[in-house]
Amino acid sequence: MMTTTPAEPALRIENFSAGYVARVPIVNEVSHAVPAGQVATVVGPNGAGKSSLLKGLYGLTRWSKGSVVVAGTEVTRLSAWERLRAGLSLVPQGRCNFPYMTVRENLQLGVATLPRRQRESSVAVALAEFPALEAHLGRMAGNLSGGQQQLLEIAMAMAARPRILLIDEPSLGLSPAARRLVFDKLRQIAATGVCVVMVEQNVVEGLAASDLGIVMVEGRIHRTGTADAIANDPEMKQVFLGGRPGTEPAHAPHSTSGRDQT
Ligand SMILES: Nc1ncnc2c1ncn2[C@@H]1O[C@H](COP(=O)(O)OP(=O)(O)OP(=O)(O)O)[C@@H](O)[C@H]1O
Repeated sequence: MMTTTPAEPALRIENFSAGYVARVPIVNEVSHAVPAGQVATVVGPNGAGKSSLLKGLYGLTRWSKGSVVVAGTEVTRLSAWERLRAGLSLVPQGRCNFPYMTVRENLQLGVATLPRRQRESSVAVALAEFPALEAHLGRMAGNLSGGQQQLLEIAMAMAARPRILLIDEPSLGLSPAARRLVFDKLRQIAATGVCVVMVEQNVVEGLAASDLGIVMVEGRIHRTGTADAIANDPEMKQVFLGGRPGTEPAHAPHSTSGRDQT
């Protein structure tokens, strides 16, 4: 275990490689740091390994090399459960609530890792931070709109009081208004000192809501910088259009993915 120093970022990834089967890393030698209170967005073409990176940070892939350090504590060899307790929380891609349970029951599941005596108060704190959910406490989660479900999933992850929120494609399938709500919420969460690392296909809006941009291509970090610099880099068009820098574009860009819904 490493010790925390004042300069230690919330998340430090060093030379990290991981995949799904032995000797086939999907994420290759990734190194990066994200400070507390910042939003970093991972962008890149389909299949670049963005989701695999998030899963790898959370311990859901097969580790092959390097380390993941959360506020000075190395978590590389910990299970996902132990990483949750160390301060990492993941909102996976797609709907990941329990649709036939009420909003309250979903939130109660979000605090299941906390000591019993803290659970009810943590649900209350989550509701205070997500007032839009309060009116729907008794509704089945599956009956909420797409935007409300995404907020619920973020609330469930935040109820565990993480230092780092990992979130995969939060805007997927949402209407422009719902996307704005979700991105605003992620910014508010970062303003409380949480480090937010998201993967986004909606490059323009994702980067606009971020401090840092991380471009992944073929499992490796291709470029990092301020979100503004990445958003305005003319080379990025080629990365997204063609999948590999230095090659001709292959398909049309898409700033959003999936159907819009509310
Ligand atoms: N569970 C899995 N088992 C084996 N291979 C996987 C698994 N999940 C993803 N992969 C492979 O890992 C590679 C990277 O996929 P990943 O989903 O991480 O990319 P991505 O950048 O998030 O893409 P997208 O934007 O399309 O979601 C792909 O070749 C994919 O087929």
